Amino acid sequence: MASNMIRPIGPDQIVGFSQQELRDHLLIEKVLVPGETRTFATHYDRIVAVGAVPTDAPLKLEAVPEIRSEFFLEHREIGFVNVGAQGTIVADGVEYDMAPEAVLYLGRGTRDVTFYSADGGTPAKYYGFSAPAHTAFPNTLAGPDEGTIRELGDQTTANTRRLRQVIHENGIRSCQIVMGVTRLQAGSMWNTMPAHTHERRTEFYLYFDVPANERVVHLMGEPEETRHMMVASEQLVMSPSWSIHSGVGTQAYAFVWAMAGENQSFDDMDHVQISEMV
Ligand SMILES: O=C(O)C(=O)C[C@H](O)C(=O)CO
Ligand SMILES: [Zn+2]
Repeated sequence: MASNMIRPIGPDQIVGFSQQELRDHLLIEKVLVPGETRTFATHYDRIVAVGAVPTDAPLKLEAVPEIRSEFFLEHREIGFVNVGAQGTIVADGVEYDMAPEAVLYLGRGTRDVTFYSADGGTPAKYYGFSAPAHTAFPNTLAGPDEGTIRELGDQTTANTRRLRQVIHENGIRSCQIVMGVTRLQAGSMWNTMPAHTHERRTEFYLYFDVPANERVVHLMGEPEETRHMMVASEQLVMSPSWSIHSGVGTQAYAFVWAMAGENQSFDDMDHVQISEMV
């Protein structure tokens, strides 16, 4: 039976890939579509990405055949970030105020999840990152200013940015999800440079607040065999564990980063010297 699972690829497979082939395998262009809930099940650490943009009617989080579950969170957990305008998420009858850049963690066993926008004309845009969970942690909301903040970078390297860790070992507790938001300061363009890999975890980047005619040149691949993709706002990059994941924008932007895999140690990274990259 044909599966809609997004299957993982290895570094040897992308050699000779055209730009379109790279995008077909490692970029999801339309995650957030007005009036729709979209679900993307992958074999990258069994991560499932979700996009929900409620307009004139609420939307629901539904199980998909690929996860063979009675309800979406029967066997898994999820983190949502609102990258749009004000909204509300109702989970098992509890209302969560989803201001822009609020983060909501929903644990294993949460049965009924409904998405709302305060104004259907300027909707909330919920990006969800889900991974298998073998125990239940409490549903927890973090407001847009909550989390562990790291001020990174420098003007001289054009990468001043605020990294906000929200779902992580010292924040909202989860089984394996690590999730947060990084926002570039005005005039800065580079994220995650010097680059790194982490074979222990898969990472997805959802870029957002990229002006319509601007792009992020997202660097991926093995450090000695780099490739790039031109990424627009609200597009999702799937970064396999063997790949660097860095980007330089044509204007400042933000992105949701999220990881799942062997551990939840944010700083468990294999750093790459810029001079080593090819
Ligand atoms: O700008 C950055 O640097 C990041 O946001 C890095 C990501 O959080 C990451 O790649 C963590 O592994
Ligand atoms: Zn990383």
